[in-house]
Amino acid sequence: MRAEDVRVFYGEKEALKGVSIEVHDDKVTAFIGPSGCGKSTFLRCLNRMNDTIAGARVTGTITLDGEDISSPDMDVVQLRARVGMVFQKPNPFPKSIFENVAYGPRIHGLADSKDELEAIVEKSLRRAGLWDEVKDRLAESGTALSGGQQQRLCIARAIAVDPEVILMDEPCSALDPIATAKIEELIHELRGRYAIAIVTHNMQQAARVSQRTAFFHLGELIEYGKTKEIFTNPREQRTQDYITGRYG
Ligand SMILES: Nc1ncnc2c1ncn2[C@@H]1O[C@H](COP(=O)(O)OP(=O)(O)OP(=O)(O)O)[C@@H](O)[C@H]1O
Repeated sequence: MRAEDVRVFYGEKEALKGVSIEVHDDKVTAFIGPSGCGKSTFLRCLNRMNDTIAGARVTGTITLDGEDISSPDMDVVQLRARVGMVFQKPNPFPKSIFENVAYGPRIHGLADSKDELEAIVEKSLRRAGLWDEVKDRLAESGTALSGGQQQRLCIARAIAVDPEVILMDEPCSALDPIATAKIEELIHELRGRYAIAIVTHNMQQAARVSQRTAFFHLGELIEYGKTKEIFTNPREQRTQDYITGRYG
């Protein structure tokens, strides 16, 4: 995906000030920066989630495989399947584990038979590292799982519709260290198959899971580059100050 001069206004306030960036197909990109700098706002641009916020206005161009995602030809439901999202707080539907994963493929017509649907559900749960834990309880409610399992269920739900990109907005901030480690491991396994963009407050996490890091400050993209370089040899003083804990 590529963003060119993306600006977001909430009413009169310009929250994002002309961001241009490329999210690479085979990489994990981390968005870091102090609270309120616009990381989540930018992430939401990538699958047009800001459309759902009253008073939010987005300008600039974002393309997915060269297609303008704001074009009238772009079906937003389809876009959000191609660019899936995982939120801070796990939000499974109040339905069975099976239904949580089957719902998307069913509404998008991805399975021609019950067997095919079951195969998609199994594959998605396997990829999300959850199959072994839930295979004997697929009819139980998704909300009865632990927080970490619920988050992996949400990842399975995103995977089930065969996305190209997965957006994660602080996916571990509601989880304990063990559940967090599992999600980080999962991100490693999913890399290469999907482009992943992750917002995180946790710089160690950004360093562990990503190959590219974008540092935002006060609505601007200050620096974007290889994670190793951003953390060891940043070009900008503001990046240096942030990663050394001087603010944020
Ligand atoms: N729905 C909204 N309406 C009005 N202003 C908003 C809205 N969402 C975000 N903002 C403002 O836009 C700016 C960027 O917010 P955003 O949540 O994108 O930052 P962030 O870097 O993700 O912060 P955090 O790490 O705290 O989640 C902030 O000043 C915030 O107050």
